[in-house]
Amino acid sequence: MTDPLVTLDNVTVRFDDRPAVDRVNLNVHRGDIITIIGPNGAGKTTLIKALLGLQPITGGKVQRASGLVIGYVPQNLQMEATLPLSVKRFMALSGRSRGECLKALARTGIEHLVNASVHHLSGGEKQRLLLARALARKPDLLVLDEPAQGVDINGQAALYELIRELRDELRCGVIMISHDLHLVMAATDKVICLNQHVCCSGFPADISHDPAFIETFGQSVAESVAVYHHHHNHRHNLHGDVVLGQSSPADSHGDSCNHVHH
Ligand SMILES: Nc1ncnc2c1ncn2[C@@H]1O[C@H](COP(=O)(O)OP(=O)(O)OP(=O)(O)O)[C@@H](O)[C@H]1O
Repeated sequence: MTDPLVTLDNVTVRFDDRPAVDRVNLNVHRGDIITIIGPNGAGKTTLIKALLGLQPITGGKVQRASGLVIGYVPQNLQMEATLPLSVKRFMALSGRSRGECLKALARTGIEHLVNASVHHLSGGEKQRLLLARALARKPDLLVLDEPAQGVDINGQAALYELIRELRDELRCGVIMISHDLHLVMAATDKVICLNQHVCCSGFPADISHDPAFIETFGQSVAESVAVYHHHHNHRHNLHGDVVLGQSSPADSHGDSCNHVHH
């Protein structure tokens, strides 16, 4: 296996002597899609920020591969509401060429909004804009903090599918935070359940049976996500519609079923 893009070794972050992140070990390799789940306040964003170098750590070590290019999609787009800003201008602020910016907007399905004001975008369009800005950097590692926030349920499935496709196209690693447990279980390679420390981690098909997962999320949640494992026999387009196509090897956990997303 190649060297990891990022290694967290026993990473701890304390606020006022209270650990928000407690001795976490983690490797992200090219090709990985790793999702961090956990209750509110579990330290997920703090961990991601520590990985990015935006949050000083109080213990352990973060190692990033030399020359690593990271594309970061933050939780939401925060900007001064009174400042006029078009999508085109927002993308130009990334420092990439106009062609690269337009290509990234096209890849996330919002090139038609190039002249729109960022203040008028819907929740889902904002998430796609943030993803386009991250993509324009041609990252080795994509880091996403709740990428499907404000996106409707069909749009969520499409967004996760898009992330998988981008992983394949860019041959990058992906690490993200998500609260959408059903989608995480269906669309992720590895899940890490965080509650300050790593409660449990592994393949989606296995993790829902882990006593630590059941303790964190409750029996009924564990049962509802456990029945969701399946082989994909189809893909989704950007609008969330089902299109027939080849399944990906990473979808091959758990029981097989032909299903329709609701
Ligand atoms: N800069 C800070 N100073 C003090 N406490 C902080 C700071 N940032 C985060 N915290 C605390 O650390 C804990 C973890 O916060 P964090 O945002 O990482 O959780 P999270 O798992 O991402 O939560 P959510 O799912 O609600 O987004 C919380 O108790 C939060 O109040």
